[in-house]
Amino acid sequence: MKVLTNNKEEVRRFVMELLLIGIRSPSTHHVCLPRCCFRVARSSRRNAKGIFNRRYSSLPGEIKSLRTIINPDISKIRNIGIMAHIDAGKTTTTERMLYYAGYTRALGDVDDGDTVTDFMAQERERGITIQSAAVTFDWKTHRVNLIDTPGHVDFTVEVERSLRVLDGAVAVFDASAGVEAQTLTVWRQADKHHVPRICFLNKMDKSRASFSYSIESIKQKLKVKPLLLQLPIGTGKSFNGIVDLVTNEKVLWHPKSVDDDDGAVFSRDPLMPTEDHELFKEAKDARYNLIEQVADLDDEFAELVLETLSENVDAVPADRLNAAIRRVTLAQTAVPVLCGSALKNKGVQLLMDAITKYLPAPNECQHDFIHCYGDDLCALAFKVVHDKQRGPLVFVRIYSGTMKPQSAIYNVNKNCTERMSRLLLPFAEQQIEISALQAGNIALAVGLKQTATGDTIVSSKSSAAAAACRTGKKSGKKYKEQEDPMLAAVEIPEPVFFCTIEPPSMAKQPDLDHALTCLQREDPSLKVKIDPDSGQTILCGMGELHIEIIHDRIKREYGIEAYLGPLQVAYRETIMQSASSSDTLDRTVGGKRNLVTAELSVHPWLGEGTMSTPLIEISDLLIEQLSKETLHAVENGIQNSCLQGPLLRFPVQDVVVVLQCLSVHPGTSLAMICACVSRGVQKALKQAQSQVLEPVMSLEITVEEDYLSVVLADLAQRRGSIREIQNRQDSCVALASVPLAEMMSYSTALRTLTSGNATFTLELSSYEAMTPQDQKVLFNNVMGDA
Ligand SMILES: Nc1nc2c(ncn2[C@@H]2O[C@H](COP(=O)(O)OP(=O)(O)OP(=O)(O)O)[C@@H](O)[C@H]2O)c(=O)[nH]1
Repeated sequence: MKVLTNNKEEVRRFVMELLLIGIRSPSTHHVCLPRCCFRVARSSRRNAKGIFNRRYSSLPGEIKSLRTIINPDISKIRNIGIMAHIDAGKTTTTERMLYYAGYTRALGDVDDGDTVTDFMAQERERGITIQSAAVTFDWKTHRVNLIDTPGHVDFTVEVERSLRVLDGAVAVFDASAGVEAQTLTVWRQADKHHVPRICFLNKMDKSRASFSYSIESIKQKLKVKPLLLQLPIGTGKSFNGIVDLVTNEKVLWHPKSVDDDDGAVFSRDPLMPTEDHELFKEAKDARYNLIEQVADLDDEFAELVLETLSENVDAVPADRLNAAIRRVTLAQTAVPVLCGSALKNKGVQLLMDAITKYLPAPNECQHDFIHCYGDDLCALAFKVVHDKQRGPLVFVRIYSGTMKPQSAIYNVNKNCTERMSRLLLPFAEQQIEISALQAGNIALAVGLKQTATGDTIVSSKSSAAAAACRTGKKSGKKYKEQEDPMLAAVEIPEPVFFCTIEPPSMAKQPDLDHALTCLQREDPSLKVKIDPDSGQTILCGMGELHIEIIHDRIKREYGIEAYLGPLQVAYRETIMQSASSSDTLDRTVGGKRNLVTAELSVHPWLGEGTMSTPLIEISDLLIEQLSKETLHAVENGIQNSCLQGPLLRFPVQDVVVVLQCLSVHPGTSLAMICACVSRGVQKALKQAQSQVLEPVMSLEITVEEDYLSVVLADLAQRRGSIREIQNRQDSCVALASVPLAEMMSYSTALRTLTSGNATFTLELSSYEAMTPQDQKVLFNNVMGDA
């Protein structure tokens, strides 16, 4: 982008035009407040204030966002995510960051439904994050690309795919609760992607907030070494500042007036022993501990302390300590911990400083395959959203090279070339058009019709081939065996719920199919299948809320009043013993004889973990005798036969299929081979003592002590087993395992039982064998419905 004027008015007009190109027209559909999800109070706290009345400083009157369109030096970029348990305060913290960075002129409030990042109508109404939103802002010479991720367990795939493209993350905690269930899940996801983290203990203003309790729970539950960089000043309502242990300064927030306390004004003064002796002593000890801890983890810093400063540890310069904390954070041997209150506007500026100081720049992270592309373009599509006017918008993380609009790109996964019309910089629901963007950035590509979440985008097919060659050379493989030069995509967990979905009339079926295709491209955790017997469309999702939101989106965004059948649990089947079978298919079609005989056996999988698709074993001798196409048809036949088990037609898991013999008459079609093998496997499965497996959930309920016994009694009725009961500040936390089938509409039940004094999270733990009695009940139910 070129800005060829110094005239401020012209620049303003120009920015206005750019923003107008990018502004997505908000949905104008009006709907009743939907059923509540797991939280009770939030939506009722919503006030009548309009949700589209936010003021963006990038609109006329400000030129701040112009800075965001200039390509910064890669060392100044921070691609970070903000992640936590539901309700910890991620969106509120993000709002404050945008405000202090000068990108919004009013402080958005989740409870008023007017935050920048929660821009979907459902997010604003329910006060929860559903989609991760990317925002870009500059902070003290750094460019921050920040992704606000959802906390609700039904949307963990959103977190997963965001983490895939991030270089660092901020984990936000509710300081009155410490580490909660979903924090553990997202923490493990971040571990998997080796993402360096900073912890932010939010909600320090709450009366139950406890700095020490939260630190202890980070140590115990996350099994990491917290580096305390700050101490809170005051507790609960009187929390008004922080001791910065790195600089040894007292940071205090001063309200401008009683009505205007945006937290923008704060003082920083050296901590003096004369002012507050207790605090001074506490901070001195804490700083000493910090220095000792960092020295233990970083040799360079240890040398400095031992050789030059051992006599006077207090004199350790802040910049040297900061540099060592950065190294430790990047090495992931410890995690810096900061605190504050996003809602009360305290501590967020220091968190922003910490993001730029301690989290890595893109060029400090190791990403697979990047070296093979050199200076050529290599990017990963990590999210797709459908815009009515502009079609699919693809969020990409650029790993190498430069991305330009009006250019062709090659999609390695789809093996196709596509044309990108425009390139945008995302700012929540707004975007700014840009002429080029370099490695390290996150951008939004317009015009890509084939690209889906998880696809690798490069400049051309020849560039991908050259990268494949380099990958092959590096790993010493022969050309034919080279790995695809693709970035690892996101792992999608299997859905646990399903239901039928029907259009209001047959004429609307194509529209519904289109809506489902678009939604699936956006959300890979949504699966759509056709029931082979009834021909009905089946929607499979990660939870009740997930399916409810999809249903709602079909109505609002695509204008289709689709009907959902009752929500059903996605059971599985497995086998308890081995069995063999032989099948012959002899059919003449169009004068051509198709004759095939398959001999095979099925066995229970006894290895570790779950095998959701069958493990196929074929002897080397047989592989040599069969053509590649025949082997492919065999594989398809085996996979197809395991899609519906012999008991209740649920998918079969943990099965090994051994093909012993396959004789094929010349001229037999591949479809006949596939059908014969499939029939053979089904025959064998029928004899192998099948068993239904049901999803068992890990349940965490936080409840006031007075209601604990009633909650536990109810869980017993639901076939639940209590694993542990913990005390957390003034409440209890019950950890239990409960079959998913017993948890339908649990939020309503729990609300009634506890008068709204409990919250819970639910996560898939495992698939477990049902008892014969439970299996019989299920059998009767399913057969009764059929
Ligand atoms: N007392 C207090 N409340 C806060 C603070 N930060 C956020 N909240 C409140 O906590 C609730 C949840 O805040 P959000 O910012 O939506 O939390 P979130 O983590 O983004 O929530 P999800 O995205 O839905 O998981 C809202 O009612 C906020 O007003 C804080 O510092 N102190």
